[in-house]
Amino acid sequence: MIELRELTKRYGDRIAVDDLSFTVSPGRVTGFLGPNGAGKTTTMRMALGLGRPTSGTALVHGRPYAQLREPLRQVGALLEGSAAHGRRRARSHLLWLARSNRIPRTRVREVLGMVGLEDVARKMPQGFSLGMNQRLGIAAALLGDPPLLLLDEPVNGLDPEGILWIRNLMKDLAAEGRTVLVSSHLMSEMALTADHLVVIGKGRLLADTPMNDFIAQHSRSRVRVRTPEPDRMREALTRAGLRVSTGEDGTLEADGTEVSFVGEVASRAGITVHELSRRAASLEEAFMGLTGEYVDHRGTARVPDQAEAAPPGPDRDPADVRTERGDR
Ligand SMILES: Nc1ncnc2c1ncn2[C@@H]1O[C@H](COP(=O)(O)OP(=O)(O)OP(=O)(O)O)[C@@H](O)[C@H]1O
Repeated sequence: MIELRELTKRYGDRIAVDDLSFTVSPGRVTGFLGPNGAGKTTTMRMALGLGRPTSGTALVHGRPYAQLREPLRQVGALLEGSAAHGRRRARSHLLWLARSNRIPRTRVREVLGMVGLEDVARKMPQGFSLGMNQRLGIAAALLGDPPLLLLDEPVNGLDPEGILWIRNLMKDLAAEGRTVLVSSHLMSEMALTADHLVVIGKGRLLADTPMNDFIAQHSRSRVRVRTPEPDRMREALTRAGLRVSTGEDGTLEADGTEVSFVGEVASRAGITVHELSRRAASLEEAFMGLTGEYVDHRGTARVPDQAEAAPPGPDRDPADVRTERGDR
């Protein structure tokens, strides 16, 4: 278990982590999300005793990381950019780690097999691809068979097979009753892997909730309509107060409503409907809806789903959304 209590980290006058409190529980995969610069890595580093909090505490298994005996047996960690280890061969690197934590040598062969690096065990990580380095980092994290895993962007650099492998690995580890905290920017992947989410923005806690609740709370349901009379349908839906957009295939999408309501509007207007279906909200939409205002660096290219997902706020008129999407 990880417990963060009122954790704060300042760099000069910049607050990287701001009064953050949450608990990561065993038996499930907890996704740790936030826009770039939100403070995820800083938080994970403090949990691992790699950075001193300005105030507050970070406890693993009830105590500060620095007080853990043979920490690799208690916590396995993969931090961004920390997987590669310069001049030692992959196997020697793991043997060295194992020795310092009284882990039997046989475990090194085991974890190299688990991550699929047996063939290159005697090679220098310098020549490894990004994905191989990630696998080596994951091997190191698994070395002590720890009950707690903390993985910062573990799918970074992995190919589709590798992504599937790490997804199943994390799920299996959680199913064994371990605590798994994982950060990722790949929302579709996170949606398939995490049971629970902790979301931060500008160092502050924004959500600490089961995955399904998060998507339901922070996104709006949409209804897709296929009709031979799209202009009349659009007009009827707009008159009913709905925001309507047109998909690339010419279907209409009504925002923030239910199938039954759209069906009634069509029926009252006497419009033929060929398809009426609910479009499930995605984690990505929910994430952008919640964290939009916490983004530090934003590009200027149009992001259609974000425009659709952002709820009309006080400074955001539905008309703006239509204009951005090019529908008038
Ligand atoms: N050593 C440091 N010195 C000064 N500022 C830092 C330092 N480390 C992090 N920061 C700042 O703290 C904030 C949080 O950074 P952090 O790397 O923890 O965010 P993150 O959520 O992991 O971001 P990303 O998703 O981009 O990896 C950022 O504004 C970053 O610039």
